[in-house]
Amino acid sequence: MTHISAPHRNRPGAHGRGAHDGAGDRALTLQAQGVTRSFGDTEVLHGIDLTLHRGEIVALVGRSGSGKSTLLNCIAGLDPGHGGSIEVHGSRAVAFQEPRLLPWRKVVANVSLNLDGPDPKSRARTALAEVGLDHRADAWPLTLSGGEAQRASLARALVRDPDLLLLDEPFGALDALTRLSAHDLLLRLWDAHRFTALLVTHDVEEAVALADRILVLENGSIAHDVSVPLPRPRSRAHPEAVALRELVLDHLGVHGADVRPSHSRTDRVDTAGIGAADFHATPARAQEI
Ligand SMILES: Nc1ncnc2c1ncn2[C@@H]1O[C@H](COP(=O)(O)OP(=O)(O)OP(=O)(O)O)[C@@H](O)[C@H]1O
Repeated sequence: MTHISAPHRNRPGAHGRGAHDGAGDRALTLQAQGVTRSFGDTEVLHGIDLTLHRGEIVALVGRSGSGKSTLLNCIAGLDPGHGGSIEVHGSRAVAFQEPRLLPWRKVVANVSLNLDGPDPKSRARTALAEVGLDHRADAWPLTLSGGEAQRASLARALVRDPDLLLLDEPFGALDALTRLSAHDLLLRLWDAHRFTALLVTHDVEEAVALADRILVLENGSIAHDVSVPLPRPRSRAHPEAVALRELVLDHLGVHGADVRPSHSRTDRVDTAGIGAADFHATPARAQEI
């Protein structure tokens, strides 16, 4: 595995929960060790080790069939058939590409479904307000637009105040403009709640725009761990963002890179030392895999 390191920013969490890994004072949200998963005779995950620190946003990319959803389901506790150990410090919630709202319940009832604690409906309304959907609380799910339904799904995850938010291509079905607004929304919510997020995505640009780290899954193993040490808000056109995108695309085996440092290539992108003049940019390359 290639690990590309960068200084970690220490984010105080919104909550006082969590274990510590002894490396500085960074609380852990997830420790997974030697995670395996087989379907029949086929091993899909080959002993994954993964540590997520509190408040990190980590993107998981990989070619179709590399095992991203399988790993996310194992971490979500939705697939008990895995080997190895998965320790989550705190609570977790999941949002999928399909919002999975029950059509026979109003939006607010979907968000408050199976919610423990006092006054679930009013907490659900607060969560809907956070995603800008309070005015649709009493609507039926089938009357929502795709973007609204996805925001309702985010509200349903958020209302549980998760320490770990697991997102399986949550923006994959949205049009480009709605997807950009959804990115902004996710970052606003993260800023307010400081949950840890693991985001499965096919969109490398999305990964660079949102994540602190990008993990590249290759045939059931984490082959690369790329730090994204760019301050937020991020410009997608910034040369450093472009360089990281290209690096990840290369790791994914998407050939024909047309944007790369003019100096010899290494696995490290030293974003502090790279300027626009170091790149020959042609913005013609597909960002999705
Ligand atoms: N329940 C299952 N039974 C049998 N095989 C499965 C099952 N779930 C997943 N697989 C197989 O495991 C492999 C990994 O699937 P997974 O859905 O995790 O990949 P992925 O990286 O998320 O793919 P995609 O990007 O296309 O969504 C695939 O070959 C898939 O066919």
